Amino acid sequence: MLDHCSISHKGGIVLWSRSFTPAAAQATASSSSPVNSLIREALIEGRTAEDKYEKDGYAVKWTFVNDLELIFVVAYQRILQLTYIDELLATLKSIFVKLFEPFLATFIASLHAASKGKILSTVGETAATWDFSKAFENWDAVFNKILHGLESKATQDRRTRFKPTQMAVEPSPPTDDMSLIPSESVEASVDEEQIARNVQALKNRLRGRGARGGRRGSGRSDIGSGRDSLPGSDSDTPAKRKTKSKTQRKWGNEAPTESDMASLDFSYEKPGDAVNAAPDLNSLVDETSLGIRTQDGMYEVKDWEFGTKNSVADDMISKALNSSQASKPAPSGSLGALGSLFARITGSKVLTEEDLKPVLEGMKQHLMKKNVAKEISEKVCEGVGESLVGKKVGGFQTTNAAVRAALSNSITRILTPKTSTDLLLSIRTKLSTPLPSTQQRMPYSITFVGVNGVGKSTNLSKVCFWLIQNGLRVLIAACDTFRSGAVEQLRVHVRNLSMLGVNGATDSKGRVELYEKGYGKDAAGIAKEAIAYGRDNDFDVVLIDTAGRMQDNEPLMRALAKLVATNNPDKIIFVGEALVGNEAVDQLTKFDRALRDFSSASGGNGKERGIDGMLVTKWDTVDDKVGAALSMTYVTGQPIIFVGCGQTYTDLRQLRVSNVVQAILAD
Ligand SMILES: Nc1nc2c(ncn2[C@@H]2O[C@H](COP(=O)(O)OP(=O)(O)OP(=O)(O)O)[C@@H](O)[C@H]2O)c(=O)[nH]1
Repeated sequence: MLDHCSISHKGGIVLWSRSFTPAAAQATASSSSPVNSLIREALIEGRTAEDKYEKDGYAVKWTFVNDLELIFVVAYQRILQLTYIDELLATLKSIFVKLFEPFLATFIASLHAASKGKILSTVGETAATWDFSKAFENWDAVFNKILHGLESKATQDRRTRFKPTQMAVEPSPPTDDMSLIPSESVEASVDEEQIARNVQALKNRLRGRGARGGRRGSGRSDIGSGRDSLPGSDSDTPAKRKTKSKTQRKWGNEAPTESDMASLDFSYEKPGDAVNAAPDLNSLVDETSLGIRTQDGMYEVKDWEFGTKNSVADDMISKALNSSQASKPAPSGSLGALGSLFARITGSKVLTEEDLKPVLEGMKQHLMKKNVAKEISEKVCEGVGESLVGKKVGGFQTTNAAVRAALSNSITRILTPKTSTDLLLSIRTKLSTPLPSTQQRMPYSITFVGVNGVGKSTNLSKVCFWLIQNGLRVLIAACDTFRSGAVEQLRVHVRNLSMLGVNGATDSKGRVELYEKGYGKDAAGIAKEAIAYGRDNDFDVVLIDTAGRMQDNEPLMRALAKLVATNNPDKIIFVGEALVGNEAVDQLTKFDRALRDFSSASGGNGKERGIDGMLVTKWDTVDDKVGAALSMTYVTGQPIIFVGCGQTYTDLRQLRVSNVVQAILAD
């Protein structure tokens, strides 16, 4: 039995939904529901290459209608082997689109018109003015009929499977049985002739689909014809209707004016058309963090900017940053060599998989050249392809812009943080939360993990500098009890940091301290003692340095998970190099998996803990080959909190998504 079904706009607006069990209704309402997780993890992050998603005992499947920007989703218990799900999605898609196409087209056009001004709230307000329950009031009955038809067909199939002699002579009824469409319940508003045409077309399509295989395509092109097929609201008999000209239902309060129509016409490309431009998501990044010091005297981490020079006068860094490639922005409206690949598709047509194949292959190679892991390049390109198949394009310019915009959108979605990257806010919130008088305030703790030599200690020190500049007292816990010199390295950093002063003043004494217990001891125990010391001595933050380890070294991964389970740090930051290519996927997947598996088994509160965010180091050495950022965020779904771009304490930056997208797209 199905648990949930919904039809949404890709932007997240739910047009229609139905939950079949109280548990599913409750789960769907919560942000952790499988459907919500699907939309967040699969769609917003651009993981559209897969068509199934499993979470918390649920399986979720979906299908798109690209040109109407719709997504049909069904959720059911994973344990149930529901054989009719693909057919259900295909049938729902075909019939829903056919019945409501004019309404949907007007609705999508109004969203586009609202989003042209790039005012996101306007889009929300626009959506709120539409009464979906009224518009789709007949859909419930149609849906029931379709679902019940397929469920009974599946039951019958199951029965016939156990009757081998009958199977040969009694083929199960086709899913496009006429009875899928209700007669009486929608009679009042659905044109029977049109339904008959739809059903016939659907029959043809489903037969054809069986022969062709595959599930891609708009699912609309071969069904019936004409936009005037929207069911009218009168209940006339077919005979009466012949004498009466059919009037189109109007979905707005007023007739659209000429200028309304012009603004809704997306059939050709206009200068500055937002549809063709990469979305301006700059507003999602903290605009105030561009300078070193804010008005209230606080120190802020600057954003990394593509093609700009760092503060480090390092030969290698200067060379990298001054190279013509790094300072050359991507030519607007084109992608250079990548653009020439797009030029292979020309003419006005509906894009097919075959059209896109060579372009996507070129795109994959381009991403790999930018250091995106092979596996991720493939998945991103598959997702881009999925989003374009079935879209209409009107000529070279439009196709080029459509492919570029789709790739840009996909990368932007993946990179855009889904959780807050405002570490200071998170720390201050914890520190200012009132506690019962019997409870002592715990410091905010951050654990830095990663493979050997990636820059954990160096960048932990940069974070420490930033925290003390923001007026916080920081204790560094030397929990790398393995590599010789690791404790001494931190000792030097702490000495330097305590001499640097706070906001230009020299009263920094006591703002930073090292908690060390030498080598060979249990790192989890030292971290525990350090946090207790921090609590007793009024430290605001404890930064826990850990020994580098290879992701395949199970004993060391277990030891790290034990440290995490014992101390339950507020943040676990994975430190990884920007230089890493395909290795990024392996490192992150295994660190995250090992932490989750072993930490829940290692005691503590028994809760699974994975990586909360990333710090990407040696950013200054990769020029514009910043693809590791994309691989890392794709694998974990977690944000890049900082990038390290040099070897001094101020060489810490925040990631500005638009800059990274620009660098990845640049030729
Ligand atoms: N260019 C550049 N070098 C960096 C950056 N971050 C760290 N490094 C250098 O990378 C090297 C290794 O840094 P560490 O901090 O010792 O690395 P680690 O991960 O703590 O090493 P282990 O404890 O052995 O795992 C040092 O030479 C750092 O100066 C960065 O952002 N840019």
